Order: sequence, then C-alpha cells, then structure tokens
Amino acid sequence: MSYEPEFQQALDEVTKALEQSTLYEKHPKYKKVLPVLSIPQKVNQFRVTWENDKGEQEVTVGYRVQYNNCIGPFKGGLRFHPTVNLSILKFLGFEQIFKNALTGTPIGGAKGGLCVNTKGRSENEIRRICNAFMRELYKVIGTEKESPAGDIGVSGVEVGYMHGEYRRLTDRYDSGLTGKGLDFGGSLIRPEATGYGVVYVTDAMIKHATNGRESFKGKRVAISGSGNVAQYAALKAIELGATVVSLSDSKGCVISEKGFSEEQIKNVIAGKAARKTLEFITSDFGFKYISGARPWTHCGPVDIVLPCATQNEVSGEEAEHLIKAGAKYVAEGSNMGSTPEAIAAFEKTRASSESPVWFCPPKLANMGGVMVSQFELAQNAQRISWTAEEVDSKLKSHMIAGLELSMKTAREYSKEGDKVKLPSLVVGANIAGFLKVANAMFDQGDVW
Ligand SMILES: NC(=O)C1=CN([C@@H]2O[C@H](COP(=O)(O)OP(=O)(O)OC[C@H]3O[C@@H](n4cnc5c(N)ncnc54)[C@H](O)[C@@H]3O)[C@@H](O)[C@H]2O)C=CC1
Ligand SMILES: O=C(O)CCC(=O)C(=O)O
Repeated sequence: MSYEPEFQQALDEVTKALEQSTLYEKHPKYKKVLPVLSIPQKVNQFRVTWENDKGEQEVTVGYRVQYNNCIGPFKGGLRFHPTVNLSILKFLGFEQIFKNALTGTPIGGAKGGLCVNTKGRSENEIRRICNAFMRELYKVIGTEKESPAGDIGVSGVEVGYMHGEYRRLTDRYDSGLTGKGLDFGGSLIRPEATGYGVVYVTDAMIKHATNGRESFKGKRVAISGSGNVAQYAALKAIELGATVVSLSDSKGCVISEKGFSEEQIKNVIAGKAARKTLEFITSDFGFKYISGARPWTHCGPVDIVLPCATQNEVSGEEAEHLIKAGAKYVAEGSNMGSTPEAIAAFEKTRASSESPVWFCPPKLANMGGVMVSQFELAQNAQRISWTAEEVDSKLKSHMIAGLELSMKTAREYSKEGDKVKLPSLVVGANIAGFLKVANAMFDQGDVW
C-alpha cells in the first residue's frame, strides 16, 4: 500500500488515544478491532469526464470510500478540491466513523469526492461536473445504503445538481443526499448546523470551566475559513455577544480588532456564494488583509479559537502562540484542523496549567453537520418538515450530550484519573465513538 500521510495521521491519533487509556487493560478484546476497522469495507474509484466551457474534454478521478456500516448506512460528505486523493478521503472517512457514532444516531462512516479545481468555472460547467460525477456515484448510493452530503467545494448548489441527476438516472427520489434545497426535501438549519454546533459545544465547555459564570458574551473569537462552517460559527458567536476577530481563505486572512458585524458576515456569505475571494468581498470593510497568511499569529489576544477551513491548519508553533495570546477554548470546525504538534501543545496545558485549554476535537466539535443531515433523512422518511426551532434545539441538546459523554468516557478510561483538572476530550471522544462501533462489529461478526 502506498504511504498515505493524512490517513496515517488520523489513524495515529485514534491509536494513541486508545493506547494511552486503560481500555485495552480493562478489555483486551478491543485490541483486535482497529486493524479491521482501519481498512475501508470498500473503496470506489472511477473516471469522471465532462466537456468544459471551451468545448474541450476534461477528465479526473472520483471516489467514494465506504468505510464502515456496522451501526447504520454509510454517511459522509463529498469534497471537490484539487488536493483530493485517496489519503485525504480515507482520513475523512475514518474520522466520520467515530464522529457519526458519537452523534448517538445509527449512521456509518464514508467520504467521497472529486479531484478538481472548481474556481473560475461557470455555473453551467459546475452543473456538468456534478452530473458527470453522479453518473458513476449513483451506482453505489441510496438512502438504505449510503448517504452523501457536502464538504469543501460542495454546497447546496452542487448537492441540488447531483440529486437531480440521480433522479433523472434512476426515476427515484432516494439518493440519500442531504443538504438539499428546502423545496425538495432539505432540512431547516442544515446549512447552519456545523457552525452552530461548534459554537454550542464551545459554549458548553465555557459553562463547565466557569461553573456557568461565563459564556460567549464578551469573548474574542479567532475563526479561520470563510466557507459554510466559518460563516455560521461567526454568525452564532456574534449573536451570543462575542467579537469575531478573524476570517480567512486559501489566499489570506482578514483581521478586525473591533470585530465583524452580523451584516458584514452576511456580505461574506453572499460573496462566497458568488464564488468571490475574501479579499475582494471585504475590501471596503476597512480591515487588515494579510496575503498568504493564516490568522493565528496575527489575531491578537483571543479567548476562543475555531479553526474552520481545512486539515492541518494550526501548527505546533501557532498553537503555542495562541496559548500565549490567551486562548482557553479551541474547537475544530475543520476535520483534523490541528497538526499532532498543535494538539500536543493544547493538551499538555491540562496537566501543567492553572487554567488549562479546553481542546475539542472535530469528531465532537463539528458533528452538528452530520447530525442535522441525519435529521433531514428522518424528516424525509416521514415526509414531514420540522421547524427551525425544533431542529436547532435538538442540535444543541445532542452537542451537549456529546460533550458530556466524551467527558464521562475520558474520566472512565483515562490513565490520568483525577490528577488533572480537565479530562482529555481527544481521549473521551475517540473512545466513546470507538466503543459503539467496536461493540456492533463484535455483535455482527465483523470481528471475533
Ligand atoms: N460543511 C459541513 O457540514 C462540514 C464541514 N466540515 C469541515 O469543515 C471544513 C470547512 O468546510 P466547509 O466550510 O463546508 O467548506 P467550504 O468549501 O464552504 O469552505 C472551505 C473554506 O476553507 C478555505 N480553504 C480551503 N482550503 C484551504 C487552504 N488550503 N488553506 C486555507 N483555507 C482553505 C476556503 O477558502 C473556504 O473558506 C472542512 O475541513 C470540512 O471537512 C466538517 C463537518 C461538516
Ligand atoms: O452531513 C453529512 O452527511 C456529512 C458531513 C461531513 O462530511 C462531515 O461531518 O465531515
């Protein structure tokens, strides 16, 4: 097998979390699970070809990694980005298994996507790309089997085109795609869900840390990214009274000492939907734009850090810088946002510091997205629609339940015991997700 660095990093994190706990000592049978679980049940890889606007043929590789369906049908997003390869999709699919288990609902793990740069392409060409991708993908998906959704480069627009092509190819409505438009089966709050969920779990961490004395109100929040997750994390943080001091995209970051207003974030949402750069959208806000930079060493004093762009976007040095800048709560909207060195820097404060950093890994922090996707499937199955308030309140209570479960599991299995003020959420979230899937694998004869 070729070396897959991103996947290896994701596997190493889980391996370490399990090995540094008492799980294997207490229940040696679980040692058998990871070697089986770490290999996807099935990898679909296919050719995707379409005609571009210049009338030329383009061709690339599409994937769907169906990782594990022991607790429910395969579920996870689709990424359209020029960096997409099997290592990236295996890391994302592997993460998705544990995250989906942690939601407390019956969904298995999967991820897919297309190695393509969609920047600068017309809407017509993007529709042709989505149609071409679905002409292969439709063979392996469907509500009872496998349920895709969006991720980087795949918003409600692309989901709509793909669902339409599935319907035209099959005469059926059961693509299983979530993140659909509200007129054809989408759920209220799905676009907001991941960003809101990140803020809800962070708010719950703040309340734990301060015995309910503090909340988002008055806190300074550094956010990276300016896509779906970043946008709604920013809006919710502002609604709760915080100051959002940064956003970014792959070209650079924007820093605002006095904070973005709600209206400015709404302009970012509209600008990104029109596929413009953050620099262009924010050019008349009067804020500082730093080309080619991430926000972490430029954002000034902060209380809360929410990486919401892409993997490995916080280095060890940046994490140290953020800790010195006052960061007390870190929650990852992006999958594997922190490098192993950054996680180590945040985690080591739990043992040594009077005021440790609460580090919430993505399996827990960003599970609100797939959670509400699952709510979308539940509503579709009953042919009903829940109100925004209903979805939002279920989302919030599941995020809090995920945090409580992760804390309880960390206390139960951590070797640190009561020596630390704060249990490791990395250990807790990984073990809680792992146990549910591992038990299902034993019960169904996938491991014996
Ligand atoms: N959309 C969802 O429901 C969920 C998304 N996530 C994760 O959240 C992160 C963001 O996803 P979305 O907001 O949905 O995607 P998006 O496509 O809406 O936005 C992605 C953002 O990241 C930035 N970005 C991409 N590559 C970058 C790079 N190399 N350096 C700096 N910035 C870069 C883009 O400019 C954009 O602002 C990803 O890690 C994704 O896997 C996790 C759970 C659910
Ligand atoms: O909504 C979904 O099904 C998947 C969301 C996703 O891709 C993720 O949680 O990383």
